[in-house]
Amino acid sequence: MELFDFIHDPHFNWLPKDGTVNYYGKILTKEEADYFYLNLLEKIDWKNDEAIIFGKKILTKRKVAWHGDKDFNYTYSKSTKTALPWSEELLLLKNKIEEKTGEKFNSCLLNLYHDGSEGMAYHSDAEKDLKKNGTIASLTLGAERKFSFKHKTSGERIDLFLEHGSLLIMKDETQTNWLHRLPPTKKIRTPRINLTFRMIEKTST
Ligand SMILES: O=C(O)CCC(=O)C(=O)O
Ligand SMILES: [Fe+2]
Repeated sequence: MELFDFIHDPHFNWLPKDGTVNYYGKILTKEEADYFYLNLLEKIDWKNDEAIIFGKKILTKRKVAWHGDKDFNYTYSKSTKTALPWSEELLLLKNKIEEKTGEKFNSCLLNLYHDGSEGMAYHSDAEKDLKKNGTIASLTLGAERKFSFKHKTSGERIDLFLEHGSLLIMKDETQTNWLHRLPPTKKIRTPRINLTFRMIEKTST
């Protein structure tokens, strides 16, 4: 094994404790990643995200979409969304990721960050509709951005860079014990699309 091979070793756990984060590196060729990036940029019905902060409804600059097996209602940032059906491209990506990871997913939250000024603040994905300690698979398309984890009690930080066409997995106790964020950066002037494949357990419908 070369010195830095662990960076793309999907068995290497990036977290020192209390959870598991595996980085698979690029799971798509440059051509495939470019194709999916352009397809999703154009075809997804991107909408500004609604969040309720201090009781006020706000719209984020970042855009989102939510797709899934059936018209799930999913409450996220205190606002409820209904999943749209899978597109052909989303299903291809879901199948590829399920094959790679041996996990099953029934929904996907998509985020579009137009440039480095847009990011996502520290949070964990542990809403009540999500399977407890279920695996979340995160696919990056477009600009390479830093992604950070922070331990909820010790404050330890882990940073990694998510490449175009790459896959990151968060599993086990990660959402219980760690926060994650996508920090804004002045260095990036091009869009990034992120897909997080998830397992929803309860539906409010
Ligand atoms: O854009 C990312 O890499 C992460 C997005 C995220 O954390 C989320 O959608 O919950
Ligand atoms: Fe998240």
